[in-house]
Amino acid sequence: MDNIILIGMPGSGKSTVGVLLAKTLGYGFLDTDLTIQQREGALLQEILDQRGLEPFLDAEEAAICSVECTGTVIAPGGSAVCREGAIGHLKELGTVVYLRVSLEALEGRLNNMSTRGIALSPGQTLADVYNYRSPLYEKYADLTVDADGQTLEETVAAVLRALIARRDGE
Ligand SMILES: Nc1ncnc2c1ncn2[C@@H]1O[C@H](COP(=O)(O)OP(=O)(O)O)[C@@H](O)[C@H]1O
Ligand SMILES: O=C(O)C1=C[C@@H](OP(=O)(O)O)[C@@H](O)[C@H](O)C1
Ligand SMILES: [Mg+2]
Repeated sequence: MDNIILIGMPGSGKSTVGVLLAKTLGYGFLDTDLTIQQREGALLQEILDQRGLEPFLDAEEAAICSVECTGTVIAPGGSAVCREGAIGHLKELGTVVYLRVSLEALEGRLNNMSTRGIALSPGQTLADVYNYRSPLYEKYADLTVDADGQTLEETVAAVLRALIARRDGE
C-alpha cells in the first residue's frame, strides 16, 4: 500500500514534518498517538502514569494494528519499534522513513519530557532510549533521512528527494 511511515525518536519531527509532507503530496495524515488516545479515552501520559509501560505499549500496538489506509503519511509514536507487531504492521502499510536526529539536537527540542509521554522504564534516560532504539530504527527503515540542523521545510524536501530517488531506483 502506498503510505509513507515516519519513524524515529520522540522529537525527531514525525508529527510536524509528517503533516507538511502530507500537504505537499496531497496525501492524508494520521498521527497514531491520537488513535491511541481516542481508543483508550485517556491521554498518553495518563496511560503511562496510571497503567505503566507495558500496558502502554500494548495499547499502542493495538492502535497501530487497527490502522488500514492508503495515500496517507503516518506518524507513529517513537515507541512503535518496541513491538514487532506494531512495526511489522507499519512495514506492511508502506515505505518506512527514519528521521535520524542526533541525541544532542533531540535534547534541545524535548524540553517537556515529563508531560509529552515518552515510554521510559524507571530510571531510563533519553540517552538510554536513544542507544537502545537507534539500531531498531535503522533495521526497520526502508530509507533514512538525516534531519539534524535543518528547518522543517528542508527536512520535508529531503524526505521527498529520498522517496523519489528510491522510486526511480537510484
Ligand atoms: N528542524 C526541525 N525539524 C523537526 N522539528 C523541529 C525542528 N526544529 C524544531 N523542531 C521542533 O521539534 C518538535 C518535534 O516534535 P514532533 O513533530 O512532535 O516530533 P515527533 O512526532 O517525532 O515526536 C516540534 O516542537 C518542532 O517544532
Ligand atoms: O517514543 C516514545 O516513547 C513515545 C513517543 C510519543 O510520540 P512521538 O514520538 O510522536 O513524540 C508517544 O507515542 C508516546 O508517548 C511514547
Ligand atoms: Mg509525534
